[in-house]
Amino acid sequence: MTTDISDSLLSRIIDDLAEFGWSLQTGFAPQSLTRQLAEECRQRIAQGTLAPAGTGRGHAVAVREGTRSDHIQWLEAGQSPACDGYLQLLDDLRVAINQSLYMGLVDYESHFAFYPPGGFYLKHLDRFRDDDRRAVSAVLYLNDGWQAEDGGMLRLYLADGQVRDVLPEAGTLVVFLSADVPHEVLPASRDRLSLTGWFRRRGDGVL
Ligand SMILES: O=C(O)CCC(=O)C(=O)O
Ligand SMILES: [Fe+2]
Repeated sequence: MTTDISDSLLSRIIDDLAEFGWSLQTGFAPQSLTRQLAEECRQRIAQGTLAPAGTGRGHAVAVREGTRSDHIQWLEAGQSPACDGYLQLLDDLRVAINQSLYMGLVDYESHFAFYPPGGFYLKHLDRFRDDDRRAVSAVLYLNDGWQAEDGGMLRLYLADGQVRDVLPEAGTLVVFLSADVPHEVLPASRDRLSLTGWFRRRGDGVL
């Protein structure tokens, strides 16, 4: 399925990134797309294809239960129309960021994430010590009707000292500079589904 992002939405994200290092857009993705993505995520959970997430990369990946408790599955192009629609949207955003901010983003890697009730991810940065290719983090939430009392907020620790909480409501996209914004996922009282990903720069070959 194809969805277009308007030029004004792209400009808002790019201006926010340049000025504040992050951007929050409710209604970034249409309900028709987030519902299909949520359905697909639930099917994958039922099939048992989501696995406990590791932290670190390459040889350093380790499942550390004390750090995060989400289950993930990496996306590949060609798996479903909904996933391809999402990857296309994010690729349009990648191209627009490159055109305006000259960040040299070469690709986007992304996974489904499922946090069962009580799930969390302690405060962290998305850039690994041994791999600095991740430049911009992007999370699209898939949860209809999320209320503040459901918990599960993404808490961002911004460069100016402000702390901002983001509700993981379906269609909301949050984007931030991976190296600059520590963040954490607070425990929720209901299932929390999302697609989390990273725009990457070309690496120096070190993994
Ligand atoms: O789901 C979120 O709100 C953020 C997830 C996250 O920080 C991560 O996967 O690195
Ligand atoms: Fe993160």
